[in-house]
Order: sequence, then structure tokens, then C-alpha cells
Amino acid sequence: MFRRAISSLASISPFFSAASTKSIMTSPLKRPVKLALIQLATGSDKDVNLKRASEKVAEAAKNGANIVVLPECFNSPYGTEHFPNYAEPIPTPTRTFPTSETPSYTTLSTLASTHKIYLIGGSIPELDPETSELYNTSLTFSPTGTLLATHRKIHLFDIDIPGKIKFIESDVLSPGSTPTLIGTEYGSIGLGVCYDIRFPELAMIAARKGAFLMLYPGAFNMTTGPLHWELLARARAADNQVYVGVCSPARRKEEDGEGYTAWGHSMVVDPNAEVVVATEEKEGIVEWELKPEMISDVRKGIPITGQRRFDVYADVAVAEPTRGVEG
Ligand SMILES: NC(=O)CC(=O)C(=O)O
Repeated sequence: MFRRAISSLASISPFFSAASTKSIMTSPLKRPVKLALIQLATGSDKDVNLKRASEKVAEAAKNGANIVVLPECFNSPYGTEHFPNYAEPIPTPTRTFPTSETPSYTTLSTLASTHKIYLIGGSIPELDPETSELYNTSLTFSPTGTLLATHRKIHLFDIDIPGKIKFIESDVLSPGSTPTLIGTEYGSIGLGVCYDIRFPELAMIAARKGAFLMLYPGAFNMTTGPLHWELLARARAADNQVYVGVCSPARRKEEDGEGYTAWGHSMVVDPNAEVVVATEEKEGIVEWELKPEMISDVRKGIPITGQRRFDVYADVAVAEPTRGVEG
């Protein structure tokens, strides 16, 4: 069966020969790495949010984290009415701004280089100054403070569950259109923002390209959180036999007044789809060491990663399966 799957892969991609058998089973994670998810208490003051994020990132780094993740909209309240007021432009090599206009970008870059960590900066409302479009954007920085990836939320959160929750991100935001795979010294990481987790294709694409981890800064709510947050994190892990981290803001307190109430429950799920560490609704840091052999052992035990029948579902599968990153 396994041989047949390999030969059917070979018929689709000349890349994929029997010689790839070994690399399918080789862990895409090159060496152990410590992941920290910061379940941050956010409020309406951007400066306070950035200061709080800085303190928590420093704490996670002091505890030995190599990869640190912040939640969706960590610098602002989560709400369409707030996005225009909190939005910042993102500097590029050809387009710079005074640092006073890019406080979130500048803080994230400085934190990454100061603590020598990969920092997945949750997400922030982004303003594209050329088009005036707004995006829900996640910025990832390398341990030298260089911007490695810019992921604009691809699937906007437009839902209406009568009597429960109505949220229409597309009232003010535009969607991104590029899946993101971040190259690090540990291997590759796939990234999505919140609602992106409901679309299994992004994780599938990243895993087929050799990701060891999917990260989703997100802010599910009191209706969809209990229903689907853990289920979706575990599903993406089970589908792809990769680690998954989901990182939420802390739940708002009643005295904070009206607003979007995040579910919390940031967690790390292992490649066997088990929740290995999680928190509840309060602010906190969720930490876990990811191990290469955990991925290879799971893939050996239940070898779906090598048994895929691309000959049967080539129309919905990634046309060109990749071999993954050599361990
Ligand atoms: N906030 C989101 O983007 C998604 C969400 O809350 C859900 O899918 O549920």
C-alpha cells in the first residue's frame, strides 16, 4: 500500500521518487525547540498593550523560549470600529516611516533582537498607505530583529449566528491572498490568523511543504470558542501530523465594559492531536518543548503522510508534494 502511494506520487511529480520514502519519515523539525504562547490581557491603550507584551515576551524568553507567539490584535481591542484607529503601516526596504508611526512593528523587532528569539507578533491592524486598505496582519521577526514574514489574514471573519454573535470583518478589512511559510533554523512554520484555522487547506499546504508546526494567533469568542477552538487545533494536527499552537488574548474582565470577549484557552497540540499544554481564560504563558522524534514516531505509527493517494484526489491536493526539510 505504502509503495503504491509512493509510486502514485512519483507519477504526479518527478520530484517524488521512492528515494523520498526516507525523507517522508524524517522529522521536519531539526532539533528540539521551546515554544511559548502568550495569552495577553489587552485593552484600549495601545502603549499599555505594547508595554505588557514586552514584559511577557521578556518573561517567556527568560524561561528559555526560542519561538514566542502573541495573540490576534494584541495591540488593540478586537472590533471593526477599532481597526482604523489602531492601524499602522508596515515598513519595507523601499518604504520607511518614522518609528512614531510604526510603534508595534518597532517594538516587535526590538523584542526579537533583544531576546534573540523568533517572534510571531500575533496580529495588528495594518494600513496600506498606497491603497488605504486595512488588513489583519501578522508580522514575524527573526532573532536579529529582521522581518521574516508578513501574513495578511486570508479568510475574513464574517459570521452571523442570530442571538449569539455577528462580526463582519470585511466591513473594514481586506483579505490577504498569500499562504505563509516561515523558514527558521529549526525548520519551517506555517501561519494563519484565527478564522484561517477553519480552512484546512493552509495547514495542508504548509505541511506538504515540510512545516513542523502550524501557528494560529486567534481570538475565538464565547460562542465559537467552546464549540470549535480545541477541535480545530486538534484537527489540523491530526490531518497533517504536525504540532499546532493556538494563541488567544486573555478574556476581558466585566469591569472593562462592552466589547468582544475572547475565549482564551491558548494551547499546544502535538502531532498525535493531543492537547499537551493549555491554559484557561486568564493572562498567562503556555510553554512546551517540541521534539523532532515526536513527529517522526507519529508518522511511523500511523503513516498517512506517506499513504496519500494523490492519484485519486489530485484536483484538491497540492499538485506538487514536496519532500519536507531534511532533519
Ligand atoms: N475571530 C476569528 O477570526 C474567528 C472566530 O472567532 C471563529 O472562527 O469562531
